[in-house]
Amino acid sequence: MSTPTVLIHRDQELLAKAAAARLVTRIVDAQAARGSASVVLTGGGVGTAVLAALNATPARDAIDWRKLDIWWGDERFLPTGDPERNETGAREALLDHVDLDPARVHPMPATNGPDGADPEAAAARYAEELRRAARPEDHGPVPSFDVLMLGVGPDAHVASLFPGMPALYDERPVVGVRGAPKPPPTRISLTMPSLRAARDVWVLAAGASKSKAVRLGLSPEAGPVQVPVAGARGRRSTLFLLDRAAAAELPPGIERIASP
Ligand SMILES: O=C1O[C@H](COP(=O)(O)O)[C@@H](O)[C@H](O)[C@H]1O
Repeated sequence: MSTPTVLIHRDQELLAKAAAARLVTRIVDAQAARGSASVVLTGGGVGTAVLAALNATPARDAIDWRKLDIWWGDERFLPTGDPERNETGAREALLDHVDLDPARVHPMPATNGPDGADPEAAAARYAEELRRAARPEDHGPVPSFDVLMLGVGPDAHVASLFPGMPALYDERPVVGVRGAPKPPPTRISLTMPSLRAARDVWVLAAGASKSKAVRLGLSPEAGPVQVPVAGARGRRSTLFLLDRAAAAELPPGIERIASP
């Protein structure tokens, strides 16, 4: 697993623009190398701001949107179109504005889907969709995503993996989550092994409320059950993309690259 690199930008707006530019490059490079690319989206403030920044940049036209697979790291288990769903935010910010192949957009099931309000069945359905997309060279039940983006909560959760919850011990690729401490209580989430299948993991955090979670997530002694963000590592690289406020309490000895 990779050692995190920390990049610090002045504020959330600049962080979102820089992450969007980085995403264009990463997707274009993957498409040049393999013909297609795959990205895992996150919900939350910064994750959605990155998608909006990507939509606003002329560089978005460098991406072959028809050759891009879009997955989600987690979802709030609500009806399609609910404003609280991560999918809804992503569609409004970006997906509705680019020429994607609908067959390559893979939202997690909603409560009005084929499994109704059963999050375990919906999670199993998503796991099967991932399994079908995985190729032999991925050596596992999910694809080796090119970029997997994660927001982080003040409690250090990533995706819908909350500290101490059973999902953090689960080795299935996708799980239903009940009783989440952040609303809504019922969610679907990739598990830690699936997050760690990604080539590149990007942890996105802005604001002072995230500084403690960021510090813990970069502390070598933190474990992923109590500090889920500490387990979020990519096979090839891990980036912590932060604004100054979120980077205010970095542990000693962490190297950082700061933009003006
Ligand atoms: O509920 C969720 O929260 C986290 C973090 O969101 P933020 O607004 O505090 O940045 C997000 O990463 C996750 O996808 C989402 O379901």
